[in-house]
Amino acid sequence: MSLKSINPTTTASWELLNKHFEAVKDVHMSQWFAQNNDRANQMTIKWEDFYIDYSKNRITEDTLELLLKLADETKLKEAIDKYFGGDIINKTENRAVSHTALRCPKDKKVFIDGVNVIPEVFEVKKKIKDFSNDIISGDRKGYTNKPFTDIVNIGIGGSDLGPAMVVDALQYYKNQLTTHFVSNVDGDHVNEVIKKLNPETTLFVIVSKTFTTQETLSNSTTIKDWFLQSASEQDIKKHFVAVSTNIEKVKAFGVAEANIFPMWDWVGGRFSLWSAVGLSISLSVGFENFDQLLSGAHKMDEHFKNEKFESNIPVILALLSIWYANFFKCESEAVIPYSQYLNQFATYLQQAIMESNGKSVDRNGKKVNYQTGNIVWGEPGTNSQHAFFQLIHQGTKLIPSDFIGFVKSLYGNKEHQDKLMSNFIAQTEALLNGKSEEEVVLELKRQDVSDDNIKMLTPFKVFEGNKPTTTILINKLTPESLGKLIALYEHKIFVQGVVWNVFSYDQFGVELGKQLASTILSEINNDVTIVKHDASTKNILEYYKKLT
Ligand SMILES: O=P(O)(O)OC[C@H]1O[C@H](O)[C@H](O)[C@@H](O)[C@@H]1O
Repeated sequence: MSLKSINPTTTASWELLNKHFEAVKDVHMSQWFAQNNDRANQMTIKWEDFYIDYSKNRITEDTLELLLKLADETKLKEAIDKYFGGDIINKTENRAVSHTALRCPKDKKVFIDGVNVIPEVFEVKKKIKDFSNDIISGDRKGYTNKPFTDIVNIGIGGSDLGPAMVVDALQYYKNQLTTHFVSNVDGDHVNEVIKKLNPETTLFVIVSKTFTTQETLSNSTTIKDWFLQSASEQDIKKHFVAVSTNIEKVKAFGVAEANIFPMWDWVGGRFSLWSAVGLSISLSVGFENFDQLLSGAHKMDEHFKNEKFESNIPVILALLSIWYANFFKCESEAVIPYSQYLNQFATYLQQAIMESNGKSVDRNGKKVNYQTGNIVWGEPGTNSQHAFFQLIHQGTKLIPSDFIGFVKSLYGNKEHQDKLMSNFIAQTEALLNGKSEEEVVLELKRQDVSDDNIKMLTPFKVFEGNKPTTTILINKLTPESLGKLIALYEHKIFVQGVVWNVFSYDQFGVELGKQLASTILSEINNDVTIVKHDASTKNILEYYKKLT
């Protein structure tokens, strides 16, 4: 059974939200804090090692009530049951969406097409575990009998971003192996990586769900050719492994059958780091840590599945995002992790969020008459404070921001951590309260600035405040807490897709460019007259051909 199609704008709650929006849109949040001493407590969810304070958002209790009503009216509960129940909710590709099954304990059962998939999930997990252990311990060696020193993950999109983000985020937990990622079809990318490698001690992990992706196949071929300059064909089986659903294509490429890690079509590429797509994670931090990542995600799954909506973290964060996107008409959201380890988190989320909900046709195939999708962006604090925070504080755009921080630093350097976290806390305070004209004048007076200058400077130094933020404070960055955090955003995506009535798990929007690129490539490679393009494309193509 697929999901029901309900246009959210036809619900009673949507209409009420529209009216309510008119009443609250200009209210300064600081008023609500002044009126209700308990606001912060009422709008904080404490769950396991997570502390989520969403009180610094442009909402009242009434807003929340209406948003929760919207979730009910768009049948969110039923949709969650279908999601976890292995139903074909990815209707346009005729697939279940069951990446959550990958992080289930062994004794659970998840039926897809009438088959409990947990045993096969655990079979593959065992293969990942044994293989990781053999490589990390040095028991499995390269073609000159040396232990491996380097791992190269060759993949793009979901076969790159998730593993790359997690390996970077968990570098504190890393072993002696150096992990590289090659994704772009830009030959300079693969060559820069090759430069650092010794073929005798490098393991190549080709990751492609479909095994048809141009970038991944080109990079794999280039790497294989480079490898064969020093090794022989029979050495390939020692150095090349692959993760894919397309076993035949992998074999045709020359990877030995024993070196293939299967995955399933019910795992979407951008949600696949929990499968064998995460092999490079397991190789980098060891299987135990990889398993902890999965168990953290499973805890979030259980929370999402069972918690009532008013204290359900992914549900609340998703509804807030809808409030801003559809009523405040915010175009984008920022995710600001106060941890350098989460440097690649926003990049990872861009695919997860924008490829999922960047849709303009509803589940009935009709064009939507409301906004969907979020533009998501961000960089770690404090670096971002010195870069784009000006616009968040004083620009004309309203940018709801998630502030993600960790109470403890991994190296336990309290001096740095206190400085980092004082910024983390101060920024959301500044964004909430701003700085009034009176405060600015007083401050300038204290600095002995002349009255004329005070008059001139004041408008530029006023901060309106009233900028929404959500604080996600986690005890410590561990594989488990990272798993919870990623799963939180995955479920947030799901909720938004349900309410927006779109299919979140296909990605037809990436196809057209691929098709046209293949035509253009043949026009570049063959001496044909270029005719079938608009004038601009034709000119660029001819210019490129002339200069190459
Ligand atoms: O894993 P692959 O089949 O190689 O796909 C890699 C990526 O490419 C596609 O174009 C999709 O947009 C992504 O969702 C996918 O993750």
